[in-house]
Amino acid sequence: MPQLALVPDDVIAKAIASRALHEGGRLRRAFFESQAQELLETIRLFAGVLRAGKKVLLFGNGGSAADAQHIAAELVGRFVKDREALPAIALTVDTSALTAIGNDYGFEQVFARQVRALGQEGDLAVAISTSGTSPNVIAAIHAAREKGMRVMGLSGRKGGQMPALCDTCLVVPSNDTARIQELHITIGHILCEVLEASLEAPRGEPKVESRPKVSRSAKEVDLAELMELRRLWRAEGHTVVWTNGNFDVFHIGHLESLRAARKFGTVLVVGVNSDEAIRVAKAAKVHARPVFPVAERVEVLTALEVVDYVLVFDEPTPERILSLVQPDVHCKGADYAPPNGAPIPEAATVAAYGGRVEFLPLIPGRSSTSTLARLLDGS
Ligand SMILES: O=C(CO)[C@@H](O)[C@H](O)[C@H](O)[C@H](O)COP(=O)(O)O
Ligand SMILES: [Zn+2]
Repeated sequence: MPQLALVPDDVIAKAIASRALHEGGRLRRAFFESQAQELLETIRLFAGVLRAGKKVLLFGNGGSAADAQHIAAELVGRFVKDREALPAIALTVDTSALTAIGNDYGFEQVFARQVRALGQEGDLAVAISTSGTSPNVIAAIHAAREKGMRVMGLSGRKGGQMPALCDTCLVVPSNDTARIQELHITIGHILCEVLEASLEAPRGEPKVESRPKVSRSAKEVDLAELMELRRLWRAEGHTVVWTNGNFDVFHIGHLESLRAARKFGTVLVVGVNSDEAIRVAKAAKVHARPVFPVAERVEVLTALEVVDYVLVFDEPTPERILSLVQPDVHCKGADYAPPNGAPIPEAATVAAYGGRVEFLPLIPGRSSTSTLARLLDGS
């Protein structure tokens, strides 16, 4: 190949790679933000069927056929952990059945016929189609319904016919088949991981609870959800970092302190004081606080890549939450460091469960109080 051609090829390659990776990241965030509730419902359905001893039949075309096989393999074999083998069959692998059914009944019947042969009441059909309109996938969903099976859909674009036909249907909001597929297999991996975690759990039900979070960010959790996540993080060997504050009138000092906190571990949980807690704590201050209500402060925090989870809390100090959640590292702003190296009030709580306290550097002149003062005196 002539040397000159390398330059434009490289430019094009970089542009394609950059678009694919950035769009993939954006889509993942958009999906998680918009469909966290549906994802939890899907997880519950998937884990519930397998924990009830029923089986899973998976099907789709092209890349989705590969996804069906991939997910089935994780279940029959294992995803990460050693556990019992789970019953899952990809309906895309038997070339004799596929060619015979296709030849004798038409391609539209390749999955439906197998569903009628193998599916039983209470089993789960996992239908995968990026368009949501492939006739053989739709026919198999109808066949699954006739057999009394549950149906879970993985789709894209606007979902096609699938949302109306499935018990739960996750729709990746994109028109790009490749990006949709990339998210589908991520969802498959999430299902397998949660399932393995729930199989280990002593309780009889899958561990992810469903609660309405319609307008909440998927990163915002309540205390029960946070403790559930903590259990998973512990099993996975994560180092959990906690920091808390008002995060009112957000500024670069806040961002830098969150970045510094995140470096102490692999998961950053940010505690945010409720409006009422701030009102009580700041009652003696000159400026009415908080300036921004908690919903807006949470929205700013959850939009930051560096923040993994946000918990709003009412209590004047985070001690009870620290003792329950037991983060490995509790971070405080350096302005809270007592003189002469004396311990901070929460130090004993953190030490009691084996955690440690770290102080976060401050940026001189960057605080909400000084910012408000400058605004008011016009300096
Ligand atoms: O993998 C890809 C494209 O990335 C293709 O093989 C793609 O899966 C095929 O065109 C499928 O036939 C598309 O079907 P569907 O996702 O709309 O049901
Ligand atoms: Zn593909």
